[in-house]
Amino acid sequence: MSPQVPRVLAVAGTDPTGGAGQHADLKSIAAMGGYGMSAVTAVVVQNTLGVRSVHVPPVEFLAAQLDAVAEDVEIDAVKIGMLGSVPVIETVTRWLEDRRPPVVVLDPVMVATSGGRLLEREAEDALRAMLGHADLVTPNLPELAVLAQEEVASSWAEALAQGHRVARAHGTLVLVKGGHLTGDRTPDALVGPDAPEPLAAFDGARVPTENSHGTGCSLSSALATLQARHGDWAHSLGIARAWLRGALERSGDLAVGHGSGPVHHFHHVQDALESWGAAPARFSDELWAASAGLRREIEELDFVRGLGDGRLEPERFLAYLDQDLQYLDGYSRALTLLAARAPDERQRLFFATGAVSCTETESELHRARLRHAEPGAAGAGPGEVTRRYTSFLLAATAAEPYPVGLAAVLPCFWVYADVGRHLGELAAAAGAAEHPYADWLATYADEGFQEATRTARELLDEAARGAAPAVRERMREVFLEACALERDFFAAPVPAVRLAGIDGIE
Ligand SMILES: Nc1ncnc2c1ncn2[C@@H]1O[C@H](COP(=O)(O)OP(=O)(O)O)[C@@H](O)[C@H]1O
Ligand SMILES: Cc1ncc(COP(=O)(O)OP(=O)(O)O)c(N)n1
Repeated sequence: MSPQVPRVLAVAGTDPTGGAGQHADLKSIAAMGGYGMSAVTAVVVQNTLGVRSVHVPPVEFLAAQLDAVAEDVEIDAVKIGMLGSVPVIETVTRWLEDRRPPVVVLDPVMVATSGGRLLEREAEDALRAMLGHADLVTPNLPELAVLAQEEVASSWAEALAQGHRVARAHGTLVLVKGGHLTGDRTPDALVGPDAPEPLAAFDGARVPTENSHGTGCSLSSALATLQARHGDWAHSLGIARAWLRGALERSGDLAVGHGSGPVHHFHHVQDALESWGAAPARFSDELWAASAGLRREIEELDFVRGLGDGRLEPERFLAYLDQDLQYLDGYSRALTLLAARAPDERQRLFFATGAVSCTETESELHRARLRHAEPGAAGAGPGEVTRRYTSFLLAATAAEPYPVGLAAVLPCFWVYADVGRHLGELAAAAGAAEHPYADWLATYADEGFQEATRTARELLDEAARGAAPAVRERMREVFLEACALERDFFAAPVPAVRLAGIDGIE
């Protein structure tokens, strides 16, 4: 019978910053509903920036750890990660021969993505010889090439064929992973020894993040846990991928390290914690969570991707700026209306200052790019979405209760700050030095803008605390409508503008 809470042993190296190795394994096992245990193969001095040094304790000590666990606990699955050297590989192999648990997943760790070697080169033969002891091997593409003793696959089709050769040579299942492919997809497939066609294949859009430290460790230990529970590799992989995607998407919630940060293993527990009162629920957090789908749609727009990686055509960028300049004119009026209706001096000053900054600082930035004095000077008046968005803002700030007006203007701060953070990541990945929009993107990362966003959120939470339920409901509707308008604004077709003479356009 499948255990309710699988007991899973991670045999792996350490990462004192907790993102990879057995620390990632233990978190992933727990996140998948298992009970995690660990035996240390190597003590690694590393952080999110790279590996500094490796200490391998005497192998007798490792054997004693493995025996201590096996003599006391029924092990449902083992995940094997960093082994490092031939004596360690031999020790773990002997243990598997004596006490093999029902599920064995081997992640053939060789080199950290940050560059440090985690397997001695002379241990590669021994690692290959061990593959037959595993039910599933989970190499990344460079590791797969070493196992196959071939060049690194440069396409997904080549990777699948290589995975099949390794599976056939060692009589094991291979998980071929697309994380190291270039491109915006991350396919994964299970390939067996019997046929070249994958037994199961998954595909998905690459999550645009630098925080991928420990993804391989996390996926393999999640798979070991799920397989012990379900006994079906394809089903287990489907669950593990969905969870890992969330962990990559929410990695930005963690503020760990200055390099490639860890994934958020317990992103799915955050909501439960809040419902137990572990964190005071903020109304703005509720609104933010409700807008997740719209924000994802924004991140996937061609315009946003092109702006981030710098491939957006200058004509489209300038036409967008021209519309944004006209939008800022309306937005500034909406902030002025809110300032006039604000219940106290602090709020009045905040919105009045925001209105001035919109008209002076931000609009000026746009004008400098457009080299035009007036909104609409590029030849097109406000487009359909610009008109709809500004009318919506003016109606909400002039005619609805003050907290509702606040909810209408907040997405322009918050969604912009968030898209700006996302664009900054895309720009960094694309090489910010030659990025044509780097200076413009930097304005969104500006600490003054982030600070204004935090204040606007606080004011909204304050207003929500004193608001009647019907007003809070209206705040929610209006916030989501404004987020949808943000999306439509980024997605709006380029109006037929007269761009000749604008900076950068012949
Ligand atoms: N940016 C990303 N977006 C979505 N999935 C990713 C991303 N990076 C890695 N993955 C997934 O994480 C898992 C581990 O990937 P990979 O990077 O190939 O392994 P490793 O961490 O061992 O180098 C795979 O399922 C891969 O598809
Ligand atoms: C101790 C230890 N084991 C494995 C790794 C490599 O982790 P992995 O999940 O393959 O991902 P990257 O961090 O290399 O992207 C490690 N760093 N430390």
